Amino acid sequence: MPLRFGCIADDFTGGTDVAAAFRRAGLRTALVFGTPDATTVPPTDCDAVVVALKSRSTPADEAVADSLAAQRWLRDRGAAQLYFKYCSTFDSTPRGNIGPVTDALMDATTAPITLHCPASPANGRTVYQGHLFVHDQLLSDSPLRHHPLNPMTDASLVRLLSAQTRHPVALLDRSTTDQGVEAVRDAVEAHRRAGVRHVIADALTDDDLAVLGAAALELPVVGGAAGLAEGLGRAHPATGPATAGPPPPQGRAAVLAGSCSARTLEQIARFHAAGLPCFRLDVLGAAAGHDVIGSTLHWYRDQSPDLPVLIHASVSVEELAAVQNQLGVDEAAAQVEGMLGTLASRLVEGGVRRLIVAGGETSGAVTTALGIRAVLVGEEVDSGVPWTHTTTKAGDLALMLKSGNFGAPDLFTRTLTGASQETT
Ligand SMILES: Nc1ncnc2c1ncn2[C@@H]1O[C@H](COP(=O)(O)OP(=O)(O)O)[C@@H](O)[C@H]1O
Ligand SMILES: O=C(O)[C@@H](O)C(=O)COP(=O)(O)O
Repeated sequence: MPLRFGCIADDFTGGTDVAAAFRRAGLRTALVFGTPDATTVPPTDCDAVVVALKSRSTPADEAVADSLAAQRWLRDRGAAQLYFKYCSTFDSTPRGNIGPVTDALMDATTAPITLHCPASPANGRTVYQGHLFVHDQLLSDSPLRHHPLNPMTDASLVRLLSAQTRHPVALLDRSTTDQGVEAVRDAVEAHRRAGVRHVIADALTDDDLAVLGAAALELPVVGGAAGLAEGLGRAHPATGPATAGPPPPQGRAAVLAGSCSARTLEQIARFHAAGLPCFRLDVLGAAAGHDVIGSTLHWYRDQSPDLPVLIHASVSVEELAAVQNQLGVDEAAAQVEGMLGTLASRLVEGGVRRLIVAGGETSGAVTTALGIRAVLVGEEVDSGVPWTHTTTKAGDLALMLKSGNFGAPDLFTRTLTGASQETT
């Protein structure tokens, strides 16, 4: 059966988020991690295949090369349309990577024009007059202005994208979307005739995204977050039941967190407040050559196997800045990601069978360290946060890759102790 959607996600948690969106739209969806090659087993009988890369914060030429390799692999599997999934908060620097990757995918598919919309209303991301909001704040006023790798200090998507492409960028505002699918198609066509290559669309609701998705179904390349992917998916008739996940495997449970996002810090605080065992990694100590892995594993062995544990590098904005000032951003990230990757391997070898990873870059590091290449996308626990299922050398593993800002504050405690959902 031909593949309807080939999707390239620029980080691993973005991959799980968009895979959950396609699944919600009723599409059978598989998720592959890392640049696929001839040895990557092509999933069969899927409507959508998501290739999750670690290309959000890499140099633009690397991001382009990896994305083109994924595009060729998806094309060879018959993908009728490409979706480039980037962050709902448009995480990128002026030097990269959303513009260059989209341009390269458009060149490769000879697409004359594309539509972008990073809105994800389920997670409070909306676009109005081309400005990105995070709940009730402009992106540039939100906690994303302190992001450790991609601090977002401008909310104008036209301005942000124009800095990343030499091609014209234009806005399709909500008054057009309000007029329906035909009006959006006509507006995109008018922009194409005027020489525009990138159209940024407003969207406040899932209904707006359904209109945009239906209007964009014939464009070779479309870009945005999980919301527009769901809109596209809903515009395409499903061919079979969405994949159900197997029951969770028995074994210990752990959370590994490298995200310093506000929501992850809240989730960690809830876990701690519930009296569950938490261990904070000493990043400066590790950089100074101390055996932080050894002391963490020593602590872990003293914990009750019946309780989930949480190990985190995550720190407040102020502490993060202090570590980054001392080590540099890249060295600090390398220390954190190296430690969490090694710990993931040791924990899974030691019997952990349910593992939550918090943070996009962190998820990339952990998944790579565990040698996981593909997963089945299962039940969605909170919006954009599904369980995925895979098998490692050590046995079956239920893996949840959580974007830094996703999930309810009680996600870790509720998911791993079976506590009922809090009403907020
Ligand atoms: N204590 C720390 N000191 C320095 N850098 C850190 C620390 N904790 C986490 N980081 C880095 O912050 C970044 C968080 O990014 P990521 O995992 O993508 O989270 P998010 O999904 O919240 O953006 C990672 O590169 C991680 O290595
Ligand atoms: O679109 C989104 O917001 C997420 O899918 C995502 O990509 C978030 O990135 P991280 O917070 O770095 O995980």
